[in-house]
Amino acid sequence: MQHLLVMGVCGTGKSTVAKAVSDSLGATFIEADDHHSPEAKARMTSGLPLTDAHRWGWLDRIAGAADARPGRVVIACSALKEAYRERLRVTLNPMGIIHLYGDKTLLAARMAARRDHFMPVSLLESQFADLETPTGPEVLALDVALSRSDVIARACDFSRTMLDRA
Ligand SMILES: Nc1ncnc2c1ncn2[C@@H]1O[C@H](COP(=O)(O)OP(=O)(O)O)[C@@H](O)[C@H]1O
Ligand SMILES: O=C(O)[C@H](O)[C@@H](O)[C@H](O)[C@H](O)COP(=O)(O)O
Repeated sequence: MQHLLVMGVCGTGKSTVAKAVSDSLGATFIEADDHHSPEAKARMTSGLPLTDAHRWGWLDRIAGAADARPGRVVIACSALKEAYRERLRVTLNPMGIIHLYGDKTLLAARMAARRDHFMPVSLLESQFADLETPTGPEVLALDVALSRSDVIARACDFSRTMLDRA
């Protein structure tokens, strides 16, 4: 397996964890936020959630970017619905999944403390509404109430196991 997705609603630590895992494993890090159109970012900044129609092209750009890189790739992407993960799997198959989850109040506090980010805390509600929890042997669910170092250590252990698989 060469591809790992770190997913979850906003503020769960996807970027933080995916970057740390990719550094630790010598993998390429892909940040889904870098693949949004300026219009999509402006929409979110104004407090409006994305719809499926906004997300298909975005997911295809992310999958294309990951597929273009040789070797191991770790992707930080919300990928909230099963259909979005299926869309990534059209290109990236097999794909391990780390699902970061947490309490809404905790995540709101972490988002509020984040500086210079386009995603407003108000979009947390629609993120939770869209979330479809992933299941299956390729999924690790991690509660982000754990310390940053614990979350990263568990994510790294799982990633090593998954990426060592054929
Ligand atoms: N386990 C953790 N404990 C405490 N703070 C964390 C943890 N993981 C991430 N953070 C912080 O929470 C905020 C949100 O993390 P971020 O990686 O931007 O999330 P996402 O990419 O899912 O929106 C950041 O300020 C980050 O430094
Ligand atoms: O860092 C964050 O706050 C999130 O990653 C955030 O940027 C968002 O989740 C998506 O990029 C938007 O797309 P979705 O509405 O599909 O989550």
